[in-house]
Amino acid sequence: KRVAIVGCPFSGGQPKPGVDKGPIHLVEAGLPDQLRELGWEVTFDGHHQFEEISTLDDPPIGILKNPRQVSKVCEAVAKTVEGHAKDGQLPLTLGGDHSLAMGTISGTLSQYPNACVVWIDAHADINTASTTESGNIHGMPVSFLLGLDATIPEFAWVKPKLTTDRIVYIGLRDVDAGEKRILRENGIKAFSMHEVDKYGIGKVVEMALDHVNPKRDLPIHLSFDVDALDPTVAPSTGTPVRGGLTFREGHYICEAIYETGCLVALDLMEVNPSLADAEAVKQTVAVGCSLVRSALGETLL
Ligand SMILES: N[C@](CCCC[B-](O)(O)O)(CCN1CCC(O)CC1)C(=O)O
Ligand SMILES: [Mn+2]
Ligand SMILES: [Mn+2]
Ligand SMILES: [Mn+2]
Repeated sequence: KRVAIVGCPFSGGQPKPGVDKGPIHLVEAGLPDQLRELGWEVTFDGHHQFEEISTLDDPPIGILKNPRQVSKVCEAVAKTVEGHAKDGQLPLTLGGDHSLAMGTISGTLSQYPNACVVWIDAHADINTASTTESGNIHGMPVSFLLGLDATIPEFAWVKPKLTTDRIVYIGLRDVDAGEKRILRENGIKAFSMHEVDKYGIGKVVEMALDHVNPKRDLPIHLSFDVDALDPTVAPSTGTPVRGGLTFREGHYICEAIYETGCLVALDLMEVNPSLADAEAVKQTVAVGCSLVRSALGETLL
């Protein structure tokens, strides 16, 4: 079992400084050794350096902020993730904001064209250039992956290799009006916190997998935004929304996905160690490390 840690100190998809420091905090909390203890052979060739990209002149396109930076960073991440996957390693991407998933999932789909995506988030991250209200591209990666928005030439490299029947959401509770319409019109399956309350997390995960991976024979890319968790569980993140997943619900999802034996790629996104007091930051980082361990085979018994 080989895992390649891809540290992505990137914050261009959203306005709050600090989320680029997420990877270093997760690594310095000991994540690589924690995974070695689980029996993984871990490669971590340092955090991605994006300097040369962050210097380019990058005026907004419409209201989209840092579009060229986000695009170039994601393109680089896609190549890195694809390379690790080709090499038989499970890419573990540590964010950094969730716009990076445009890169990670593109990379996974290059190697596993039949992969499905399980997206854990308070948000749908599916705004297009015409529906986004913020212009923050971390609220848009899914629309680019599905090819819903071909109006931005800078993102033409994102081949729409993901289809609407191959993504499922768990944890939604802050979906913009435009996104609700997109989800409905495209028949995209989403289990909001309402369904989690109604059916319980066990049934929700089963239904989610039955939808995107009925025979449990497709590779799974798990993209986990820590803001899917309740802010009392993961406080130090850029867009917290109350009424989220409990510590256990978050871990159950990771444990159940690991149990399928289908996991081929994992993202742990949106840990921003500069948005809370030291204790709350430590808690958020520790929860992030714990979720990763659960997704990579740590069990309670
Ligand atoms: N949908 C949001 C949040 C995206 C969060 C991205 B993440 O990766 O963290 O999941 C929210 C926009 N919303 C507009 C109305 C305002 O009142 C509140 C924010 C957006 O900015 O598009
Ligand atoms: Mn997100
Ligand atoms: Mn989110
Ligand atoms: Mn977030």
